Amino acid sequence: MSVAAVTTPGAVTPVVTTTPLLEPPALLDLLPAAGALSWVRRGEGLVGWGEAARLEVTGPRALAEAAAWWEAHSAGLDVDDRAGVPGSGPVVFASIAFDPAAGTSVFVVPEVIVGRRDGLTWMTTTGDADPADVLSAAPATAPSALGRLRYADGALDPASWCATVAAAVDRIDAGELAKVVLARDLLVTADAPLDPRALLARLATRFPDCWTFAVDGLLGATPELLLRRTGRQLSSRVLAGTAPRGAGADDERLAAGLLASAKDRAEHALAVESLVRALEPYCTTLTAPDEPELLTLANVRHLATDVTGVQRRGGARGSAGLLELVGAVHPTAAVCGTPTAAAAAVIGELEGMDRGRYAGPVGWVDARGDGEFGLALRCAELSDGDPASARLFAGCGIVAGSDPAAELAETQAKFAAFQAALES
Ligand SMILES: C=C(O[C@@H]1C=C(C(=O)O)C=C[C@H]1O)C(=O)O
Repeated sequence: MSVAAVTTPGAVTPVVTTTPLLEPPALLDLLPAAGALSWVRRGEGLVGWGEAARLEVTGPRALAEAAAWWEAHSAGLDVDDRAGVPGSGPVVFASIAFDPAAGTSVFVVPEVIVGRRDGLTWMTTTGDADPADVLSAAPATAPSALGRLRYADGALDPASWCATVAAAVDRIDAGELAKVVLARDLLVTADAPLDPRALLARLATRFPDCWTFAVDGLLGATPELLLRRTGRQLSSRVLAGTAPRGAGADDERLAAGLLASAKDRAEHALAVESLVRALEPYCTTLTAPDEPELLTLANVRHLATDVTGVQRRGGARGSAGLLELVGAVHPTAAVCGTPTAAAAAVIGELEGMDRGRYAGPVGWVDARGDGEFGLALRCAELSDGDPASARLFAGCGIVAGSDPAAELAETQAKFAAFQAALES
């Protein structure tokens, strides 16, 4: 049984207007402190604020219900879209639970969106707001300083988490499964409010190859693109297999070691295979290169494979929208494991925490069904209380031969992405 909670503050204004902007502002600089929505990479993407509509949904049919809600909502709008590109016109930002059947997925339709794509910048407003007035009003205040931080263990302390990794390796050796992704959380309290704008700006600067995202208090910079849909074109960037960064020649050695590592290549292949297997029925063509590439980030390096495909025409699979496609591919073995059901069961049994929206799909979809979803990684869930706090997440793929101490170090390197934004 699924539960859908819809809140629409006031009456939905049926007029949505997209206007090109001739003097393009920096997207992240526009965001207000409260309710920031973001999906930005290298200065392009979308930011939004305000809430024209919102859906929170849980249950086995959560994504189907959300897709139906978005279709009905966007069909009821009177749209004047003078940009006509993916991301213009009505857009909903989404942050989907790792397990949408059990966790809450959040969908937010902003009152104002500013987007940029291939050098074209636009603003989409709900109601009769004048873009010039909206721009001159934003932002109301500069990002505030983040203050002093205190860290505490999340669900498991490092030693207990290493013991769960060892237990998972035993299950893999016993033939129960081939791979499982185990995550841990880290708690932070701060003596001043955690201003999402300061965090997003630092993440975007330090991780230019990642998508800097924010939806309903979940913020991060993810390197992993679960699925992009532009017309019938589909693309994905699958990551799995990670090495730390080193200094000087050591960095080169670590990079070469990652490319040559049979363990990491096998772990990576499972993630690519899981995406391809789930997407294939929807596609006329689907291409994945034989060899992974290296993706180098400030804190870690990954094996990466860019998969591209063309969605078939006609039939139920031809008419599947992006949310349905996301539901079909998630969770890949990049964040769950192989086989999926066995890995999900081991995660539930061993991880000892609720992932919430961590490692779930995060992104946006427009009224044409174009959009982009990443995986919510290298992220934290912010809480406004007094003191302000955040819960950081990081996980690693565990396969035969995984060493608990090395996996713990990998989670620390992954936490460091968000920690650098908190501490710099
Ligand atoms: C699970 C995370 O990352 C995933 C796991 C990876 C791995 O195990 O090598 C690499 C990239 C992501 O697919 C995370 O960052 O929390």
